[in-house]
Amino acid sequence: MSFELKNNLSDVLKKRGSNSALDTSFSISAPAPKTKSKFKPSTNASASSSKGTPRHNALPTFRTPGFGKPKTRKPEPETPTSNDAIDLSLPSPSPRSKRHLETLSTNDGAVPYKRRRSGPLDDKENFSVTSGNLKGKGKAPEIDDVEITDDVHHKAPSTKANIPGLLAGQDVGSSHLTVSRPASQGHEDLTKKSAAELRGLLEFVLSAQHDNNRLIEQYRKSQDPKVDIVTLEGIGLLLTARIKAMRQTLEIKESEYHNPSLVTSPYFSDNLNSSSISTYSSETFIGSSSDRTRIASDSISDSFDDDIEELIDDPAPNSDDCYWANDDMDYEAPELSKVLDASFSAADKPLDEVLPSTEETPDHTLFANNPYYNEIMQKLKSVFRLKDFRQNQLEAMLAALAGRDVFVLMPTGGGKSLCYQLPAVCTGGSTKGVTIVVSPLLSLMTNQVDALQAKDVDVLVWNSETVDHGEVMRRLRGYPKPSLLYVSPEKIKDSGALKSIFGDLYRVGQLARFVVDEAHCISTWGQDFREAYQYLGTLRETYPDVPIMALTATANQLMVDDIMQRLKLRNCARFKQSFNRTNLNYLILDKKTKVIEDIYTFINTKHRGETGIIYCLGRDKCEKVAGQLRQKGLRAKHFHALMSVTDKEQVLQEWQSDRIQIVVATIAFGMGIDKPNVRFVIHHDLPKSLDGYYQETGRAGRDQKPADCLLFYSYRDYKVILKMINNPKNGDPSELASPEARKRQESQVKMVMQYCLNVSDCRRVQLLQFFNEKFDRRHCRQFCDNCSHGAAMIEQNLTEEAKSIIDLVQEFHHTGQLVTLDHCRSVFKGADTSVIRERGHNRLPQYGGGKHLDSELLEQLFKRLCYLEGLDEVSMQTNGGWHVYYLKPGKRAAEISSGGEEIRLFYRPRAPKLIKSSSTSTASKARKGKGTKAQK
Ligand SMILES: Nc1ncnc2c1ncn2[C@@H]1O[C@H](COP(=O)(O)OP(=O)(O)OP(=O)(O)O)[C@@H](O)[C@H]1O
Repeated sequence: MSFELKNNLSDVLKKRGSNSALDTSFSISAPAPKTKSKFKPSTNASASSSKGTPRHNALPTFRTPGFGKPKTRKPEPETPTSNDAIDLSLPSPSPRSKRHLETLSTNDGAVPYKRRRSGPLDDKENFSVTSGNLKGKGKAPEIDDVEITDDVHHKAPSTKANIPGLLAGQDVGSSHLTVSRPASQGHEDLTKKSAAELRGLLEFVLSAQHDNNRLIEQYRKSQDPKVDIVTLEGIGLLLTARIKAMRQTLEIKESEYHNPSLVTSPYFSDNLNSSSISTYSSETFIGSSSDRTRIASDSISDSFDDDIEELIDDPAPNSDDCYWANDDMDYEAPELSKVLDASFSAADKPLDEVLPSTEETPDHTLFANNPYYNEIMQKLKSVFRLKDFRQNQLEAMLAALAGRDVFVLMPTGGGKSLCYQLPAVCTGGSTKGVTIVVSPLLSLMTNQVDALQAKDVDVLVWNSETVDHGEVMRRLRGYPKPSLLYVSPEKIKDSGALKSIFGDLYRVGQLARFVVDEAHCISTWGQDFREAYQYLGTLRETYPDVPIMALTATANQLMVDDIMQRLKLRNCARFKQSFNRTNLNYLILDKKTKVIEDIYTFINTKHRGETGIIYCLGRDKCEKVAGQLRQKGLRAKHFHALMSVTDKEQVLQEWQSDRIQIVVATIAFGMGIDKPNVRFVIHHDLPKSLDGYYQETGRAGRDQKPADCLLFYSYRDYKVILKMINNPKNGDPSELASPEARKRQESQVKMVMQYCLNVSDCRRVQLLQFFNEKFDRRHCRQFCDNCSHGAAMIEQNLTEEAKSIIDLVQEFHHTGQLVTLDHCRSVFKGADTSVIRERGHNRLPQYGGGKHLDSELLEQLFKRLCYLEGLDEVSMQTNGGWHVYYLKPGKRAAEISSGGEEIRLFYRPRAPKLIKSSSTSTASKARKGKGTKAQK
C-alpha cells in the first residue's frame, strides 16, 4: 500500500488556471511520506514545548528522565541470587552505549529494526534494557526480570543479539548476560501502570518475544553451536510469563474502564461517565470534573497547557472542545481535488441549469377578490418595496388576515418572515392590534427589528437585553400601539409584567396574533429544542381567540405533527413546499487530511474574497480555526454563544458589512442569519443532525445564486458526538438527557453519518427524504457531489472481505498488538513495507486478502466497518500530548465476522482524470450549446 498523498490539488489548480495565491507551504501535492514522523519520538525533547509551538506542528516529545545526561558509573555486576539464574559467560565484555533500540542485526543478514513510532509508551525510558547501570535510571525497566550486565560472557562472541528491547544493537559476543528469574513471581509493578501504558509495553514485549522465537527457530534449523539456545529459551520463558502478567493486569484495568475515574481520552472508554469528562490525559488530570486536579506534567507542551488552563478556568464548559484535541493532525491523504472538481464543474453550469427558470409567483387572478388582497399588495410595495410574492407567501398572509391558525413550512431563505411581518402592518384583518413574534435568538430579533425599523415599521423588542422595560410597557399600554413586539420565549414564560400586558391587550381585542418563528424549537425531535418554547403551548388556553402562526424550515412530518399538537393549532391553514434549495451545491469530504489546509485551499481557490461561514462543534475550536485562517491571511473571526453581546454584535456587523470574510461559528450562528451573498458554508466537524445541517447550510445562497456547502466528516467526529450525547453536560449527572432523548440524538447523528457515507444517492434525495419529501434525482441538475460524478456506480458484496478484516483486527487484539487503521489496511492490501515485514504481519493469513480491491474501496470498507461497529478506534495519548488511534474489534465484530451481516458497498471506480478541463466538461459544452440542458 502506498503512503503517497493522493491529493492532486496543485494539478487541479494548474489545470483550472487558477490564480489563487495558494499557501506555498501547503504540501498537499508533495509526495511527502504519510504522517510517518508524527508519532516518532522526537530526540529533541524541547521541540514543541519550549517555544510554545502548537503541538500539532511539532514532533511529539517523549520525556526521558536521564536521557542524554552523562552516564553514571556502571554498577558492579549483579550476581545471580537464585539458583534459577541462567548465567552465560561471554569472553569479551564491552560497554553499551545505547539505551534504546536503533537497529537490530541478525545472523541472516541485517534486518533494520526501528522503534515503533506509535506506541504511547514506546519511548526510550520504557524499553531501555541496557547495561548494568540500568536500575534506577529513567523509568523502571519493564522486563525487570531480565538483567543484563557487562561482565557476563558469552559462548559465541560473533553472535549478534537479536532481541529487541533486550540486546538490540549490541554485540552479545562482547557482553555478559545474566538472566535471573524474578525473586517474586508477582508483577506488582504492572498494577501501577495505566492501561495505555500497559498496552504499549505489551506490544513491545510481544515484539521481543516474536524476535526471540524467530532466533530460536533459526537455531533449530541451523543448529549453529555458537548460538546460545539456553539463554534464548530462558528469555522466552521470562517473556511469556511477563506477557501473561501484563495481559491479566490489562484485563483488570480494562474492566475498570466501565466506571473510570481516570481516562486517557474521551474516545478511550465506551462508557464515559461524569467523572471522566474533560479528562485529557492520565498524566494530566485525576479525579472527577468537580475536583479536577492538575498534576505537574512538563511533558506537555506549552500550548497544550493553555488548553488545560482553559478547562480548569471554566468549571462548566459548554464546550465540546474537550473532545476535540488534535483531531486534525493525524489525518492524511486529502481528497479535496474531487470536491473541487465537483464544485468547479457545478460552477461551470449555466445558471439556468442550476436555478429554476422562473421563481414561482402566485396567480394573482385567483386572489383578486379576496377582501385582504388589495391592502397586502399595497403594503408589499410601499412598506417592503418588493415586487411580488414568493411561493405560498400570499396564501399564508391571506389566511392569517382571515384570522386562521397558519403553519408555514418553507425552505431556508424562503421568505417566512414576510409571511407575518406584512400582515402585522395591515389594518384591515379580522384581528387587530399587536402581532407578538416569539423568536429564539437575540441576534435574530435584533436583525429583524433593525430591518423593520429601516422600513419605518413600528416595532418593539422585549428580551433579556431590553434596558428600558418601562418604555416598552408604556408603548404597549398606550396608543398608537406598535405593529409588532418581538419577545423571547423565556420572557413570555417568566415575565409577570408581560403576561399582565398580554392580558390587558387581549381584553381590549388588541392581540392580533401570536407568531412562533422557528417553531421546530418546540419539538423535542429537533436539535434546536428549547425548554421555554414548551410554555407556548399555554397560549391557546390563555388567549383562545388569538390566532397562532407557526413557521419553520426544519421539520419533518414527525416534527410538524408534534409542533401542531403542542401549540394546539386548530382549523389550521398549512402551507408546505419543497425544501429543496436548488442553488446549493452539496459536497461531502472525508476529513482525513489537514482540514485547515483543505478549507483554506477551497476558499482561496473557489471563493476568493467571498463571504462564508465555517461551522465547528465547539467554541474553542471556532477560536482556533479562525486564528489559523487569519494566520493564512484570511479575514476570519469567531462567533459563539459565550462571547459578550457586544463582541457578537461587532462580529456580526463586520461580517454583514463585508469587513470580515468568514465567520467561524458554532450553531449559535444559525437561525436568522440572513446575509444574501454567503457563497459557502463549510462544516469543519460533523453536524449533530440532518435538520441542523439543513438549517446551517441554509445560510448560504439566500440571494438565490449558487453557493457551496462543504461538509468534512469523519468516523472520529461521529464517535465524539456519541460520547457527548452520553455524557452529562458539565459533568452533572442531573443534566444527562433522558434515555429516550439520548437514543433519539444518537439516531440523528447516525443519519448524518449515513448521509456522508452514502456516495451513490443524490444528496438532495437523501436530505429531502429526511423531510419526508420525495425528490427526483434528475432535478438535482448535477448540483451535488454524488450527481456530478460522471462514472457509474458498481455495487460490490464485500462480506467475505469484511469478515477477514475483522479476523485480522481480532488477531492483533488478542495478541495485544496495537495497530492503526492505516496499518491494518496496508496489511490487508498486502503492502510490502519494512514495518509489515518486521512485525511479521506479512505472514498472517489475512495479509493481502484485499489485494484485489481498489484502495479507495478498501478505505470505504474500513470506514463502513467502523460505522457498523465491527471495528472501533480507540485513542491513546502520548506523553507529548498526541493522540494515536488504534484499531480494535468493535461491539459487533463477532456478529459481522460470523457473516451475520451482508456488507455491500456502492463504489464508483476511480476516474482516470478527476478534473474535467473547462473546454471538455459537459457543463461547458452545454453552455456553448446555449439552452441545451446538461444531461445527467
Ligand atoms: N417576496 C420576496 N421577494 C424578494 N425577496 C424576498 C421576498 N420574500 C423574502 N425575501 C427575501 O428573502 C430573504 C430570506 O427571507 P427570510 O429571512 O424571511 O427567510 P426565512 O424563510 O426566514 O429563512 P430562514 O428560515 O433560513 O431564516 C430575505 O433577504 C428577504 O428579504
